[in-house]
Amino acid sequence: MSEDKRKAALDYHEFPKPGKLSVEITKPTATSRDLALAYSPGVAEPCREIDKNPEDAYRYTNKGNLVAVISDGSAILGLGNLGPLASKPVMEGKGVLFKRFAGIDVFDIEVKSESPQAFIDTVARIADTFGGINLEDIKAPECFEIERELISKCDIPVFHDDQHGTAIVTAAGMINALELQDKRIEDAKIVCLGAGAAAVACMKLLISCGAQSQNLYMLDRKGVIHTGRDDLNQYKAMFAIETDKRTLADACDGADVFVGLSGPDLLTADMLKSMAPNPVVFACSNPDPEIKPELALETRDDLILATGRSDYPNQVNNVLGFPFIFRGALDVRASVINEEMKVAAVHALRELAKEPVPEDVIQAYDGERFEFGKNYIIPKPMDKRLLTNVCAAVARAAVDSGVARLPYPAHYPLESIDDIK
Ligand SMILES: NC(=O)C1=CN([C@@H]2O[C@H](COP(=O)(O)OP(=O)(O)OC[C@H]3O[C@@H](n4cnc5c(N)ncnc54)[C@H](OP(=O)(O)O)[C@@H]3O)[C@@H](O)[C@H]2O)C=CC1
Ligand SMILES: CC(=O)C(=O)O
Ligand SMILES: [Mg+2]
Repeated sequence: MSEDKRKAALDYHEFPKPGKLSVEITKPTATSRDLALAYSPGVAEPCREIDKNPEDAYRYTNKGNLVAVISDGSAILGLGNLGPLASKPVMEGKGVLFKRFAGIDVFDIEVKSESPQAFIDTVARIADTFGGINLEDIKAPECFEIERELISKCDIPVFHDDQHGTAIVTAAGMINALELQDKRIEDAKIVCLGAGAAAVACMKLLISCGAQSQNLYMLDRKGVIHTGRDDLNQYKAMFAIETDKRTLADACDGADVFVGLSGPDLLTADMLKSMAPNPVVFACSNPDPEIKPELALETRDDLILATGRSDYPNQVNNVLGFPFIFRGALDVRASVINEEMKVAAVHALRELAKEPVPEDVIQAYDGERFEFGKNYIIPKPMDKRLLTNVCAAVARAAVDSGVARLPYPAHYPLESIDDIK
């Protein structure tokens, strides 16, 4: 990042007040009568009601619109394990996105934990406060056990964003990109650099969308994950294939697709050159992708390129998923976010990219026109129709699959966050 941009980013976080989120009051507090309702003695009444009927917490508190964004800081973006405190700007940032795009309030919680079990116990003990839990930036393989245990312990949605949010957006973008490149997902030779939280979930979802596991080369720091390796955890082992390929260069030779969920500057121009005609390259590591977009685009002109960043075309980033998935789940009080809801979100996202782009989105992007094609495979985060379409699809899937505790909302589809009840 240039020195100017670095300073701008630090100033943005520091001024006029440190941080990016604050708490607001939603009820009158001007008079002593107001205080007698808000606090003692009035506050005792909802306490008694909730004691008799725990569901009343949704009626008398902010639980139903409050999501915890929780991290242990063990895989902060692509920066690695910087610990919980250094993850706070990202967690506050997720809170900003939840609020800005889906009207959801967030407490960001950074947990110092000596083991996955300590983290699980901490989160399970505070879960009742919230309507949902968004786990963020927790490294593999611990993230898999943490999410599984918390889903089983909590009766609210628990969703590891780096796994499922990323997978949903990647699958939507990939289906559209392959269609534009005139390739079938069933035939595509896919290279996935990274074998962690995001990579494992993305590849599982691509397989359930039609990708063939024998066409999929997953790599970690030691190279291709193949059946001859004896150092694989159970999550990597699911992707082990019989092959002579060992390095990223070997895997890229003739590949149709590269998905990067690893770290910066790992895909070289020579590797990109060796890929099949009309390749799809999702270099999704944040903040620095697996290949610099400028280098990728000057290396070949027949590719579709996406990154996780806001400052290049085709932003394949979980921001297109988690705000709207949680909105839909909260509005029908879903107990979990299940596969049906995830698949519904994939199709809502992918279909929206094919619709004409409204003027307000064009204005938000400095007047740039977008049309379904190589530089517009997936909607823009500023598109209000994400709230309309993705929330509706997720809520409908929750109701139809039997995990909703409320009916499909009468006030849906949402046109804007002002419509949220
Ligand atoms: N665009 C988006 O929406 C998202 C992007 N991401 C990005 O994906 C990346 C991974 O995140 P996440 O899955 O949460 O983290 P994890 O820590 O769970 O996984 C990281 C994986 O990347 C691999 N890796 C790291 N460096 C290299 C390298 N030099 N060569 C090969 N493999 C490498 C690791 O290999 P090993 O197993 O050997 O340690 C590991 O498998 C980050 O850069 C993150 O920003 C994540 C979520 C969303
Ligand atoms: C986008 C995101 O969640 C990540 O890079 O970790
Ligand atoms: Mg993340």
